[in-house]
Amino acid sequence: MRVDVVTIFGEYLQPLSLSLIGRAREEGLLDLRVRDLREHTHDRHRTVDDTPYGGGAGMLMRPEPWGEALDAVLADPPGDARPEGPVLLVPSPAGEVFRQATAVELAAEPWLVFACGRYEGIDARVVEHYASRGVRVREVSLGDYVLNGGEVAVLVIVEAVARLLPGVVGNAASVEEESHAAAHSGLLEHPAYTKPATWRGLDVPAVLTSGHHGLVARWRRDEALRRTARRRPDIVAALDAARCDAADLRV
Ligand SMILES: NCc1ccc(-c2ccccc2)nc1
Repeated sequence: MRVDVVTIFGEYLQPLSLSLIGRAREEGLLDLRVRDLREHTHDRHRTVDDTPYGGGAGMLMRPEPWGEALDAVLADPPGDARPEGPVLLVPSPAGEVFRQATAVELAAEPWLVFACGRYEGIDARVVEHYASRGVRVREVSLGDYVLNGGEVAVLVIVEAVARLLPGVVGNAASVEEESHAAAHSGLLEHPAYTKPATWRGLDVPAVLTSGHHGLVARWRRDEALRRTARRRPDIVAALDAARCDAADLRV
C-alpha cells in the first residue's frame, strides 16, 4: 500500500517509523511518503493560512498551496493505483465517523492520500475541486472532539489500516479476535488473563484453567456479550436492529 500524507508538521508522523508499522515500511508492505505543504507556497513567509470570509475566529488554510500539493501527489501514482485513483482522506471534526469497518474498507485500497488540516481547517473548495474531478474524497472524524490538526488522526487511521495488511501483524488470528472485529459480530472483547494464576489476591477465572475449551469459548462469549451490553448499548441496539444472534442479549 502506498500512503501519501501532506502536512505542515511532518514530524508529527515520526511514530509511523516505529514498531510494526515501521517494520512494514522497511519490508515494503507500506510505502509511506510525507510531503511538506509549505513547499507549495511561493511567498517570502511561506504562508499557508488566511482569514475566513464572512468573519469568525481563527484562520483557514488557503486553497492554492493545497491544489499545487495534491496535484503533485496525484501526478505521481503507484504502479498498482486503481483507474479511479486514490481515496483522498481529510481528517475533520465534521467528517463521517471512522470505524473498524472503515479501516477494513480502506485496507483494500492500493493508495491512500491524507490532507492534514491545521488552524480551523482547509478552504472548502479544495474538497469540492477534487471531488468534482472524480477523486474519491472522504472527510473522516475519529469522534466528537476537536484536535489542533489532522496529523494525530492520520496516525490513528494509518495504524488501524496498515495493521490489517497481510504480513504486518504476525498473528493474524489476534487481529480477527479483537474488539469490533467482524468475526465477533462487532462485540467488545472479553477480559483476558495471563500468569500468575493469583495476583494481589485476585484469581484468574477458574474456567480458563479448566482445560475445557468448550466452556472457555462459552465463558468468553458470555463475557463479551455482558461487557458490550454494559458499556456499549449502541452496539447492542445495532445488533438487535440487524437481528443478529444478539437476541439472547435481551435481558
Ligand atoms: N475527530 C477528530 C479530529 C480530526 C481532525 C481535526 C482537525 C482539527 C483542526 C484542523 C483540522 C482537523 N479535529 C478532530
